[in-house]
Amino acid sequence: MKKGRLIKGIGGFYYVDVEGEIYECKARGIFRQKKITPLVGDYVEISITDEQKKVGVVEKIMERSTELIRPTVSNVNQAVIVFAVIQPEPNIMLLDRFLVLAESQELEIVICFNKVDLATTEAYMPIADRYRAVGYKVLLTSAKNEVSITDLRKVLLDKTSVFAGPSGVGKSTLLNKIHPNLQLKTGEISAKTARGKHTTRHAELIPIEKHSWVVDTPGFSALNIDFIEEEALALYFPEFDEYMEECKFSSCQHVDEPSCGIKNALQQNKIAKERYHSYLQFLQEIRSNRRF
Ligand SMILES: Nc1nc2c(ncn2[C@@H]2O[C@H](COP(=O)(O)OP(=O)(O)OP(=O)(O)O)[C@@H](O)[C@H]2O)c(=O)[nH]1
Ligand SMILES: [Zn+2]
Repeated sequence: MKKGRLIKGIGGFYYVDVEGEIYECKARGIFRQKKITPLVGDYVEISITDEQKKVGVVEKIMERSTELIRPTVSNVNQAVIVFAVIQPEPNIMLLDRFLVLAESQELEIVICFNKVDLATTEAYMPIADRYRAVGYKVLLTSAKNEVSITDLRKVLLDKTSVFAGPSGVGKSTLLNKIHPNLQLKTGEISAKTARGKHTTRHAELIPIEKHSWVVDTPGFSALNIDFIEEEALALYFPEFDEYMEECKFSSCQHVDEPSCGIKNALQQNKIAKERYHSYLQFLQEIRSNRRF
């Protein structure tokens, strides 16, 4: 038996990375009987049927720590959320939406503001600082001029990361810089559309280094947050944490309740008004989708 990581699945075959060697595996019939489907990202045990041909059988699937949907990948533990400082102009509420999604999946989070070659420091520092103040790790990169690519590579070490962010911000370009063998298609919007909207491509894990992988397709393409409970939303704004204890009511949702720690902190500029604004917007969305 060997331990490995399932990095790709095609037509009933599973490709398992065992310390850098890839084995083509079938899954034991028992999985099908039990209606268990091996997922890309699974840590597995395989038995080798032919060492020379690198062929084996998936015998055991280890318990999954997380399971992302769209793309369906297990055991992802980090989200790298990419926005451009300009072109396209960062949509702050959309960034907060990505953050809430990543927080709700209990992922570690890195924010990457890309295309710094196109703007002045004065233009993007305030936003970077705002998210650093929340406590997030923020990288300022230029995929084009190779700025802070080493830092990006460093945060990927010993993690399984999914890149997320809107179209055109440079996710593929960054991944190609990190791992030149990747050759992900960049900026070919017309070609992508030609492939058809409904073509589902299965995600793959790309080994970056030993014990470091990235998912080859961006995560969180569905930006719906209405599965989140109203009461849980504030927990996904990490900077709210210390002030929530000061709310008079334990059920406080920080909207118009009296003696609210969050609103006090907001008045004292300890919480950014843009972040609170996103919170209110998301809360409203969740409430309006609430089913009785
Ligand atoms: N100036 C500049 N252009 C960049 C940078 N990174 C990417 N680009 C360009 O921005 C465009 C979009 O880059 P992509 O890597 O395709 O963006 P993406 O986020 O993968 O986009 P989708 O695949 O649509 O999600 C391309 O024309 C890139 O060459 C950068 O750091 N600076
Ligand atoms: Zn409150």
